[in-house]
Amino acid sequence: MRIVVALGGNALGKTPQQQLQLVKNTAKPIVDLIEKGNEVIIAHGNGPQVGMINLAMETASKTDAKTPEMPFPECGAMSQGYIGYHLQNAIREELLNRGSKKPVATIVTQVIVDKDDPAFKNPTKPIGAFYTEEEAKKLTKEKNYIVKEDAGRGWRRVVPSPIPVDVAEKETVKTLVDNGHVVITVGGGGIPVISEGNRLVGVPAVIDKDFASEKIAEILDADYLIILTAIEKVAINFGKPNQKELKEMTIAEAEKYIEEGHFAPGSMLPKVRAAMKFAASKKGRKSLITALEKAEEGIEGKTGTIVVQ
Ligand SMILES: Nc1ncnc2c1ncn2[C@@H]1O[C@H](COP(=O)(O)OP(=O)(O)O)[C@@H](O)[C@H]1O
Ligand SMILES: NC(=O)OP(=O)(O)O
Repeated sequence: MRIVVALGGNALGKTPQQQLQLVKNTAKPIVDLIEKGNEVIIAHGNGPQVGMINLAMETASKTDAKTPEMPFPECGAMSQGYIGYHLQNAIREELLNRGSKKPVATIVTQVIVDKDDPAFKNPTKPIGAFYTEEEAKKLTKEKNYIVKEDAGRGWRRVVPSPIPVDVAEKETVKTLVDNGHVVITVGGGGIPVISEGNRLVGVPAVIDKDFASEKIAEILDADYLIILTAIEKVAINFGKPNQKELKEMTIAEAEKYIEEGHFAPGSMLPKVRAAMKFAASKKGRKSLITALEKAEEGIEGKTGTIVVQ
């Protein structure tokens, strides 16, 4: 099977030290899937990391005359390199430990968006660290950041999150995957770019990695989209006494649950929407949402939430 795996924040942590440790655990279920004969393509988030890089560059440029301001898309590119570097090494090492010399590489990936996407006028994507309401409002005053409460977890800066239209490096990704390479792509949803004639121009935004993973899964004609996060199953009435975990959802059922407001906009909703879009895109395609360490069991139908037509 050809599987696109989208890794959530719990696969990466918040600091370089944490990330280096966590990617060791992240590599295991990915290599389990590869060992079973699957072609695995890996995508990942970058919200905390791109926020951290951007804030660091901005702070440094204001206090040190020799440090330039770093444009936001370049920060996105840096986050792809930083995360891809750790991930590709961890997967490579895990493969070698199991006797496989399969090549692994990260592709700096640009994702084309529509310059008129309404998201540019309505920032919704939380990035960087979590703050108290007071700290967040101070950031708005000092740095002009737009801040919002993030799914009951604290306050964060938000930036525009346009819908992915196409993947600029898709032919390269396809060639590598067709030839047995393990590819890390559309990291952080891809570097958002708009197409101007022959030129791709970076734009200040963060594409949702679940939507970008869905896009590359369609492009690569994958069989499965697996969204790995911190929970084993998607639930209705999440966090309430009558919480009910779901083993399977049809697209129609998912639509009804969305209307009833069961999935938080900053967290579970994009995952469910991406899962629905992939399942709807072609007969036989399935999406799975589950916990990182449950990926293999999920594929075997033993756990997780499957989204089907
Ligand atoms: N209906 C729901 N069912 C399960 N989890 C939910 C639901 N609504 C919100 N969540 C929360 O969404 C989280 C996943 O979103 P998030 O942490 O943003 O993802 P990521 O793993 O991509 O960083 C889960 O860990 C859970 O806390
Ligand atoms: N780009 C993106 O969706 O990042 P997170 O998953 O970290 O929010």
